[in-house]
Amino acid sequence: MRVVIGSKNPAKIKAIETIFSQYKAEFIVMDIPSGVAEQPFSDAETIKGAVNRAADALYSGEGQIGIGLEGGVEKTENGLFLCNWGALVEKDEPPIIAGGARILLPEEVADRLVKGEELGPVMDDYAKKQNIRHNEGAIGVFTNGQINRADMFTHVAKLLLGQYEYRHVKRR
Ligand SMILES: O=P(O)(O)OP(=O)(O)OP(=O)(O)OC[C@H]1O[C@@H](n2cnc3c(O)ncnc32)[C@H](O)[C@@H]1O
Ligand SMILES: [Mg+2]
Repeated sequence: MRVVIGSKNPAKIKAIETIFSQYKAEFIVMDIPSGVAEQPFSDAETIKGAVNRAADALYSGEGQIGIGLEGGVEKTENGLFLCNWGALVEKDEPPIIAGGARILLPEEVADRLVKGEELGPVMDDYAKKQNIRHNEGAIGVFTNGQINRADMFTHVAKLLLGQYEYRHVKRR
């Protein structure tokens, strides 16, 4: 099984490799653009980014499976939630989609995003650290490390693989 991952972010790669290594999988890692804003601002836009990346990864990497993982935020009446979405695309099938855990962002961080900044650099500045998006992620910072970005994407990867299995088992 040739699995093409549409990102070079280590937190994303780790999650996919951990879960998909249950199969004899060959992993190809490619930096694929999401085709949406650098900072997606709704679930719909974030899903679109994940699906775009998965479809482009499948095509560009000539795999059996293309995977896209995308982070964004969703405005609600309770404030701005961190959201993450994953997509798995295979040839001639509709995309499989799964969402990750979500938490509310502190107002101080949310305000900066609303003003047009990106979460990655805002988090580094806020937490006085470097490259949080490649490591624990915002979710790791705000959950005191209980769930880091790779953990969160590992759950998304399981949701994707499980639905893929269900699709193929069901048709036997
Ligand atoms: O290389 P890619 O795959 O693009 O990885 P990325 O870290 O940029 O991640 P996304 O494009 O999926 O995320 C969209 C934006 O939100 C930021 N972001 C998302 N989740 C984050 C997190 O948990 N911690 C820090 N920044 C995050 C990210 O830096 C981007 O500005
Ligand atoms: Mg990005």
